[in-house]
Amino acid sequence: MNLAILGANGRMGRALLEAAQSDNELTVTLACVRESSSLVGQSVRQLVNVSAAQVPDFTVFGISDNADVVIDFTLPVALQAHLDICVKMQRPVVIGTTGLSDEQLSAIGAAANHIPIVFAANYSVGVTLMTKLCRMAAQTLGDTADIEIIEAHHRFKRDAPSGTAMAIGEAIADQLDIKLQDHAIYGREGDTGERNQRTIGFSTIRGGDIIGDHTALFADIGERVEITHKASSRQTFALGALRAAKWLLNKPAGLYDMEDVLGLK
Ligand SMILES: NC(=O)C1=CN([C@@H]2O[C@H](COP(=O)(O)OP(=O)(O)OC[C@H]3O[C@@H](n4cnc5c(N)ncnc54)[C@H](OP(=O)(O)O)[C@@H]3O)[C@@H](O)[C@H]2O)C=CC1
Ligand SMILES: O=C(O)C1=N[C@H](C(=O)O)C[C@H](O)C1
Repeated sequence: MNLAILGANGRMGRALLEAAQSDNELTVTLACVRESSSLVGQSVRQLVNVSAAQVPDFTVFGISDNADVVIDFTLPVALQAHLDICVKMQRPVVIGTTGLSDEQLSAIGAAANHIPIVFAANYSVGVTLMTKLCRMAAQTLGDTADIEIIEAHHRFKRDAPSGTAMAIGEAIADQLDIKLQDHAIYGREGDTGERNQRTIGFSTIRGGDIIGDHTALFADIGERVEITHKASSRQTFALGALRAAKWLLNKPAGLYDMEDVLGLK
């Protein structure tokens, strides 16, 4: 299977290039960077330690039609252009970019009428399981416990709260039959008054090289449950995205997530 990796020079792009070379079912045929990048035309080997026999030069997405599936871990600003090319070329796409606006999420939904798309804020198997566990906890404890979601990431991360924290919040809100936007509290300061039990709190930590930690706290009087996931390598996200790419090949147009990929629905 031939893969196009968008944002190939980014942290996730490099993790994907490394992960793909160990998989003999996959060949990266397009390692894409932005049009203005000084890397265009240079060998991927200059930036990433890949030993595979077939290693492409960095290129610009859309120039060559040489991929079965596209993987996009870039920034929200690049999303629409990438979707337009995937729809035009009828290419399935795995999207990992977070920090998307409601309009951008709608654009993914619209593109999924024409091509198959997997979109997940977190491609690790562990976070997919954690999200299901949080639904269970909300069902059992949600009427009386205070719910807080705490996340920590590296100093370079631009969006907050993380896409994963928001997705966990959405899953809990869905389970409680409430709208997250009406119940979310993003940070507290000063005289906040007593906590409203019907809210879901979010706390964000940024520092150093933390790959990605998430905790969902269900705190009641007399006991609390904490569900925590800690990623110790970006390879966990990269391997999940490659698994999603293989799963997506030959699927009909539609919007899928990691629970579909893992057969958990
Ligand atoms: N779903 C998941 O499991 C995971 C999701 N993520 C998300 O993936 C995204 C990328 O993360 P990370 O790799 O750490 O970020 P980086 O900043 O390291 O990489 C971002 C990449 O996007 C490229 N890019 C930015 N703007 C454009 C544009 N307009 N057109 C084309 N390419 C562009 C950058 O190119 P340049 O260098 O030229 O600016 C760079 O290669 C984030 O949204 C992050 O939250 C991260 C990890 C896991
Ligand atoms: O930017 C990151 O690094 C990560 N982003 C994703 C998110 O926003 O949830 C997933 C992971 O936690 C790493």
